[in-house]
Amino acid sequence: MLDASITAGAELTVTSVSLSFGGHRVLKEVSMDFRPGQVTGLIGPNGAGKTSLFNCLTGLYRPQQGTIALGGEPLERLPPAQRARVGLSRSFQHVALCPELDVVENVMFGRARLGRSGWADAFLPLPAGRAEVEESRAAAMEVLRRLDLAAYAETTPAGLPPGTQRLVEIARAIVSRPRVLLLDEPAAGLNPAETRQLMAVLRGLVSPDLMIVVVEHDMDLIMQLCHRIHVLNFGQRIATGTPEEIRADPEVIRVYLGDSDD
Ligand SMILES: Nc1ncnc2c1ncn2[C@@H]1O[C@H](COP(=O)(O)OP(=O)(O)OP(=O)(O)O)[C@@H](O)[C@H]1O
Repeated sequence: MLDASITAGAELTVTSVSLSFGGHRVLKEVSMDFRPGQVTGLIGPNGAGKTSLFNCLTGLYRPQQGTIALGGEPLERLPPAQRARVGLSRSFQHVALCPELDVVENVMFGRARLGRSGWADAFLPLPAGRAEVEESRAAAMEVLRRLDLAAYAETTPAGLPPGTQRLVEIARAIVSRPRVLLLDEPAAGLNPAETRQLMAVLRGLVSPDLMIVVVEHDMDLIMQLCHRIHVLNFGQRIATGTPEEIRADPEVIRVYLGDSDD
């Protein structure tokens, strides 16, 4: 009881979540937690339900059963935009930058959830809107400098290497100072040097106020980066542990890790 009260208020908790499409059960009574100050990996074979769980966290999917709570507050009733407002931020499996906007504008877009006056005001000659845009630009530039991307601020993303585009997406995801950063296959399509750079950036983001959750098939990245790992298989959580514990888990080796050594 005492332990629970110490950590209550900080974690993202998933309790007995089930999700079905038609008769197809995609998540089966999944329970797990994500802790501030940690990078948590979510791994498992293709189709295990990792992205579906992300979608339940962000509100894109509504589970038929179970609860999801951030800092003890249930999220079920909040639509995706409001979940962003309470501090959930995500990047997608495929690069999702706007090609018409330059890099700094793409990152500014990540501040939309904090906006008071809305994007339309930015195009109107209203002082409040202009001040907010300037504030957003300054915040975006600060994040770009932090990730060593300031040199690309005025360029459009299309010409940038995949690794740099991915870092811009991460800049956009963190500019709103989220409490939870959900990354869906951040290393997909990156070469080994870009993956190393990504790992260094993610390590640099670890802080007591932030939970980072990574879905990824690159086991080197997962094992080197994560403090804890949850493993899904056929919609069920089959293991939770440190990288060492997960590497040694016979069930995880059988259903997932064994394949990657072939
Ligand atoms: N909107 C949907 N409608 C119907 N079925 C869906 C939907 N979204 C996901 N599924 C199904 O849910 C199952 C889990 O898919 P999901 O994408 O969550 O797995 P995953 O673990 O992220 O896989 P991968 O590693 O290949 O990305 C799959 O069988 C998929 O077809």
